[in-house]
Amino acid sequence: LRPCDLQGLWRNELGSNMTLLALDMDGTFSGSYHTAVAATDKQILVSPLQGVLQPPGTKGQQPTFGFTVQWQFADSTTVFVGQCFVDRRGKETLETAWLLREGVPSRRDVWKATSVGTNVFTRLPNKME
Ligand SMILES: O=C1C=CC(=NNc2ccccc2C(=O)O)C=C1
Repeated sequence: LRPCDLQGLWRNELGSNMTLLALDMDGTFSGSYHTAVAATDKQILVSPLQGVLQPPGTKGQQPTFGFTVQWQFADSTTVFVGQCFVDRRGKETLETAWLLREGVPSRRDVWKATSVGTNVFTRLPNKME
């Protein structure tokens, strides 16, 4: 199975950048997310994320992962689930689906609290290389 290393700098099709740090022994990881799109009058801050990656499976496929972004500029949270894929040229992509939960003032507004979508992340060459 071609290895897919989550660690490093990734960008999604919105232009948001995400840095994933080294995995801990138990598959947990952390990182930071710099959004390119969140509509907010406040200056965009980098937001922390925490995630978990499954251990290698027995079916010769890439393991699944999930992570949560704690947006620092809004009362909202995004959770991503996904899997990494490596093409025959070795190009890695993170195919993800996400749920964005925005805080609402009352249960009457919960119907509009959750958005869903997909994002594909591709690796940005890191400066060290
Ligand atoms: O309060 C908010 C409002 C919009 C946001 N959009 N960013 C996203 C939401 C889902 C998936 C990716 C992103 C992104 O910024 O890349 C984030 C926080």
